[in-house]
Amino acid sequence: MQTSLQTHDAFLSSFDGGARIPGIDSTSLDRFDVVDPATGAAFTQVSNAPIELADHCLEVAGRGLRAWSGQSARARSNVLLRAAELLIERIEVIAATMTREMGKPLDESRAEVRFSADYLRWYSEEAVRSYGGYREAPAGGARLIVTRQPVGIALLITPWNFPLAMGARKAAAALAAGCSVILKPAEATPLSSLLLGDVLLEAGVPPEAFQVVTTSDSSGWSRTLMGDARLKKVSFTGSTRVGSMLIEQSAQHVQKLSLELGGDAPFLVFNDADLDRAVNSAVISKIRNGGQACVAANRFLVQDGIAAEFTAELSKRLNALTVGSGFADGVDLGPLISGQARKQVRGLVDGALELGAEDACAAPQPGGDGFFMNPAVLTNVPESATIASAEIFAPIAVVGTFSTDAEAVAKANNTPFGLAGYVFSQDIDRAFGVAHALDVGVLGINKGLVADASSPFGGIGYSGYGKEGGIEGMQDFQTLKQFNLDSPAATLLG
Ligand SMILES: O=CCCCC(=O)O
Repeated sequence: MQTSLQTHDAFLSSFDGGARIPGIDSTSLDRFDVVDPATGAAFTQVSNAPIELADHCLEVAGRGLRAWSGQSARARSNVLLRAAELLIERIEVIAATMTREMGKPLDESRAEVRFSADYLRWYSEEAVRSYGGYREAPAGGARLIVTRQPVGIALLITPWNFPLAMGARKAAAALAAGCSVILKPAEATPLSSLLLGDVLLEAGVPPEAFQVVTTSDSSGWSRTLMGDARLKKVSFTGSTRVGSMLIEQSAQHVQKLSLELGGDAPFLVFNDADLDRAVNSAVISKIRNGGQACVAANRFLVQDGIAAEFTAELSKRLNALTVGSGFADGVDLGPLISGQARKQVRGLVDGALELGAEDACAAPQPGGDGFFMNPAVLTNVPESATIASAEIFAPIAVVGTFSTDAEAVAKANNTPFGLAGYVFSQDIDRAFGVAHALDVGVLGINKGLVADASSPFGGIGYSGYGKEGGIEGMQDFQTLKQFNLDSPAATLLG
């Protein structure tokens, strides 16, 4: 642990932490603290870009758009592929940075670097397949050509929970489409985005086409940029509350939005499920990223015949996890992102316990300055408890039961959110039938991980709209243009 931390300290001493805005000397800007959630103490500072720079950023991004979209698709593809390679070459430094600013165990950070590189590689492959189409008017008299064009300057607003991957997957799609980008990372985790920016620029993205704005005034920056008609697209991952605000703000200049918002994922386990597989996947889905993921299982719903066994196994597995600094060997679970987050989750758990819920883990909560939290498995949670309808974002499992398939589906769909859902059954007809009936955008069938660079990821309802990943993710950064060519009736074909 000491070695990784010391190496990271040495790296930080030469890292400038400056916003990446061409034409601006970042050393002249004020700075804000970045806090290590494992210690609760600030460990470095980054530029606090003032919103007065918004006009400059848009002017720069306009030039970037012309420079980048003017390159051939093959040239853009090569740059993205090189960026994927560079991410992997720098995996240790980037992973350590992510662990430092966000808290997740080093192995999870490494996995996130690989996951991010997957998106860059995937979109390097898609950049050259931006196909349009050709049609002939059914009534005759017209030949129609449809092409795709970059939507324009795109603002990417990314969350703290996946500090690298959310920026990488948005940026890869936007850049493949030919857009220029202003990336605004979360205040808590700006460093991974700065490293992503360095990788993209070194790979060959023109600096004007990829700016990174680090700021402690997120809402001020998004309001100001969105108040300008030069901005054409916003891609946001974060809360439904902020997503709703962005929808309102986008109305003024009719900006295109992709919103990846909150989740309330049901995790359904049927009597005929493979118990080991269901429990393993439950641990992955709940514990990955410390439970701080929009796709994390938020409500375990287990059929009566298997519920006691599932709960006992899940509690045993969660109690055996090691909680500690993400840099320490053998750690499964790092700290939560902040003291405020931990206080809020503790309030949810205590509220449920006061209303009669039981904690099958019953682990004492850790002390110390870091924002650590032991897992809990809550059963008998009454509907009136706030945790029953909250997005928990912590290693806290809430387990309820159902009797029939219809009841499982009704309970699972009893939420305005619709991002991820999970179904565990060895009966393929049942698993697929139930999965079809769930009102969600992404499904795990007998597995607890759902995102893949090749496929569209995104939700419905309060979980937002727009897709990331797959060809659809790139199309979200494009507009369609139709060319209507006059085609007189007489033809040369006789
Ligand atoms: O918090 C939500 C981001 C999505 C993480 C994933 O791709 O699994």
